[in-house]
Amino acid sequence: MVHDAVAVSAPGKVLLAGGYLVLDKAYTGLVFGLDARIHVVVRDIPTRNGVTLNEIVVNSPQFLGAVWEYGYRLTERHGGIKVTPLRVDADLNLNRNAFVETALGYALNYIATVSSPVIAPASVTILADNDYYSNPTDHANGSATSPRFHNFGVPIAKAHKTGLGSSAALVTAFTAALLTYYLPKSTLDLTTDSGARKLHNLAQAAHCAAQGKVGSGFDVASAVYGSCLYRRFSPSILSNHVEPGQANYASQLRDIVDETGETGKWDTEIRKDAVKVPKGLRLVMCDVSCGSQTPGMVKQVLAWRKEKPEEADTMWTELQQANEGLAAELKALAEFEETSPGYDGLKQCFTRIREGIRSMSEASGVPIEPPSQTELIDACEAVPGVIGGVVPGAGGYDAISLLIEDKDETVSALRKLLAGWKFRGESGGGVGGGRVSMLGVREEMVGVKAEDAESYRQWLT
Ligand SMILES: Nc1ncnc2c1ncn2[C@@H]1O[C@H](COP(=O)(O)OP(=O)(O)O)[C@@H](O)[C@H]1O
Ligand SMILES: C[C@@](O)(CCOP(=O)(O)OP(=O)(O)O)CC(=O)O
Repeated sequence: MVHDAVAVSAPGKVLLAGGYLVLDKAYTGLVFGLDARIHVVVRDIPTRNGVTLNEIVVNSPQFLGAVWEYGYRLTERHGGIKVTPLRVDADLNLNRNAFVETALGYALNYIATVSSPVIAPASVTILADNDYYSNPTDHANGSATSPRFHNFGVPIAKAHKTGLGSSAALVTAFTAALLTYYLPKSTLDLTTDSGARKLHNLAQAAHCAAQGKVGSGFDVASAVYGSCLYRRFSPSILSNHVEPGQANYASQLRDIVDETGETGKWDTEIRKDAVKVPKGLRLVMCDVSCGSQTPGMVKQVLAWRKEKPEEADTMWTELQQANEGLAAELKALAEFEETSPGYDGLKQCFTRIREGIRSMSEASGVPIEPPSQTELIDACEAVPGVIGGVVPGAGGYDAISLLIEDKDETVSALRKLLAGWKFRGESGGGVGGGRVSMLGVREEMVGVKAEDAESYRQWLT
């Protein structure tokens, strides 16, 4: 069967408030989608490749050697569809991409159980907006002069990520594109609540499997739904399911995704109406390119919480209130119809969150807002038009997020400050001094969306 080409994109993310807390269902995370998207185009496989039946070829043309070929076949004992990577390099090493491979396996299995097990070959192209990676030759990422999809000229593993959540956006857009390509709208329509929910469940399952752990899932949730107040699903929904290839894998996966099995309904909570950005304000992300984050931060914070439950719970309750306070203040200002009451309330929300984070840093001994980041955020907050800043997500030395007045003079003053900023890494943090750059991204309210496949024509190989 010949299908029409389809294209889907999904946004990146920033967990502005609720890092660590969001791992526990008792708390929530304030997550913003970002307008850096990952785009996935699926089309019939071009016959000139001489590819025979049952192959799906995936490529990511912005990176060197980023082509992955997969064979697939139906297995016995209702084990579902087995996906096998095919391409080997000159040294007979398989070139693997865990996120693509896992998402493909999960999507094909779901598709085969809700529709036909006969799956036509296809060609899949992944295109990432430039801000997902720092471009060493062009510090002004997102500037008007750079091509829409930059050729990074390095293998994907060597690209420097800016921490916008590439794997979650990729898995979500990739899964959505395959579902749209292979399933009729009557079986799954991503524009309906039930279609979006199924995509969410399937993408969460695939992303957790590829990561080898069940995280909070805020990144996949915002890739599907865009900015929202997020309460995680119970980890047990995904922690005990049958492995790919084992008996009844595919039907169990379908039950999990369709919420028809033993695990029943997912208890995720997505509140889109709780998140707004007042007119005249925007989010800004700054990438601190000074080395990697201290590994094991999540483990250490959770170990501290286990050891000192009372201290931790008091701090987390205070932080949760501060985080909810920020969401409520943003929403109130966004809905305020008369003259704006000003931003003092918002500023206080940021101060309260940062105090909470620094208390948690100190008590747990984990550099969530380390002194060098405190210095940087303080300097940014002193720039006229900057409302407040935080270390997003897990914190550490990677990035900061700011809420600012959406004015050219604020952006240029910030750029000026950052251009001259020499980031001071702490000894013991495993990082050296480095640069801070402002990314060209801002908040994005919309999650996954269908795109016009034609608009990517020049980027398809
Ligand atoms: N543009 C892309 N093309 C292909 N695979 C990608 C792309 N972006 C991300 N990935 C996949 O996601 C992985 C990065 O995931 P991860 O290390 O969890 O980073 P992040 O924090 O950005 O999600 C890559 O190794 C690759 O498997
Ligand atoms: C600690 C966390 O709550 C938040 C981590 O957020 P980041 O945005 O720092 O995450 P990565 O994209 O994986 O680097 C863990 C979680 O919620 O899974």
